[in-house]
Amino acid sequence: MSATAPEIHRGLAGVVVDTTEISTVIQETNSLTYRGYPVQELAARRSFEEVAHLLWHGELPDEAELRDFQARERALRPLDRTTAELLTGLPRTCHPMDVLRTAVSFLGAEDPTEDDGSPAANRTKSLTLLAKLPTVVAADHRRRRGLDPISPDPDLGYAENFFHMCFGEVPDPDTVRCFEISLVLYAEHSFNASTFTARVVTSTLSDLYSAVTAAVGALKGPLHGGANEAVMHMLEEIGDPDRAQEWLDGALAAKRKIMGFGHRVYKHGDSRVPIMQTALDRLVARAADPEATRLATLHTALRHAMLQRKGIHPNLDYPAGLAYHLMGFDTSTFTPIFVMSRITGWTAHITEQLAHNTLIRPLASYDGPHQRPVPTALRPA
Ligand SMILES: CC(=O)SCCNC(=O)CCNC(=O)[C@H](O)C(C)(C)COP(=O)(O)OP(=O)(O)OC[C@H]1O[C@@H](n2cnc3c(N)ncnc32)[C@H](O)[C@@H]1OP(=O)(O)O
Ligand SMILES: O=C([O-])CC(=O)C(=O)O
Repeated sequence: MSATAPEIHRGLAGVVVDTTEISTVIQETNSLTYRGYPVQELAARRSFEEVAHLLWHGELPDEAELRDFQARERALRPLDRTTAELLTGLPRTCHPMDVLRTAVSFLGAEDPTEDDGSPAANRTKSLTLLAKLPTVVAADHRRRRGLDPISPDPDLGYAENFFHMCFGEVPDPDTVRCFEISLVLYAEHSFNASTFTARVVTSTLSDLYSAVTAAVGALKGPLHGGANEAVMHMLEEIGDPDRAQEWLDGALAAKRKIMGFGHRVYKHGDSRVPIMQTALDRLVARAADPEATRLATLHTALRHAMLQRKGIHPNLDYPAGLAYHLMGFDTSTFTPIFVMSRITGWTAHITEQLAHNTLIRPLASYDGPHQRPVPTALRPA
């Protein structure tokens, strides 16, 4: 009697593995909510710090809670000497995501409460990472340009302080707002690959730093967060807006994946793209220079060509990549910026996983060789 072949869900596509109270994509309206609030409204009206509080605590902060949250986050921003020295010792040839992954792992190794998985201890660790990761990213951004790090400024908000630490100055409020919008949009997206990675590690009752280290590794890949960096490389490769259609035809014929397009969940367009695209359009208008105009024209031409050729829409990485370029960040810093935001979603999911934990351990259908005896001697060469 032959057993029925199990149904395989490669890539876990379409598989519902658990419940979550943190966020959801509503397919019918192509929208995204964090704790029930539409992300469009959050991006328009709330700061990134307020959204972090919402994701972690389930509610937007009141005035006193926000003051307390900001004070604690700002106090935790500086790196200690050992961490700073460790980071300067890493090769400049390594990717900034490797620096970030190493930093998270090192911060865990330094924390005497690393193995305390209680909700209170994990709340402190989450805030510590939220506060310190921008300091790591900014110091590394400057190191690659041969510049000394700039200390965090406790008088500045999360987004402003990051510009200050990267460039020694804060740009106009509109640019800061565009950056903050990107942080709000990147903060959380349910069971995406990096968040699921964090949940898998957490499900073994490992510590929060280990889960986040693994999540950074998952986000680095170009099919996930690494796509915002890959978008910029692709635009540089194409160069001339008039080449967009011809380049796309060649890339599709070569079976290349077009970076910043397509999505596992959204099939009719990423709900976050219109908001980020509007923010990008504002940056382009503000820059008012031929280089920004060329890039924006190319960006639009490729989007139209892709829709026409394949019916595939851009995802958030498509407008975010170009926006970060126009803000002056080095291309290899784009995915680390994604981490500075997604740390909120990852840690919210780690907390949720621990609250109702079950070891995550799926099955596989074996199709290797049939059972066979181990030879008693080496085969002759
Ligand atoms: C924040 C984020 O992480 S968003 C995702 C960022 N990643 C990218 O932008 C990388 C480029 N995009 C992709 O590789 C894919 O769209 C993914 C990985 C995001 C989603 O992949 P899946 O859900 O597995 O979609 P899948 O690969 O099944 O795509 C369906 C079809 O569309 C095609 N397709 C999807 N995205 C693309 C793309 N970007 N370029 C070319 N073809 C694409 C696939 O080749 C496939 O065609 P086929 O049916 O002829 O084989
Ligand atoms: O949900 C996904 O698969 C990828 C994504 O858009 C995200 O993580 O923001």
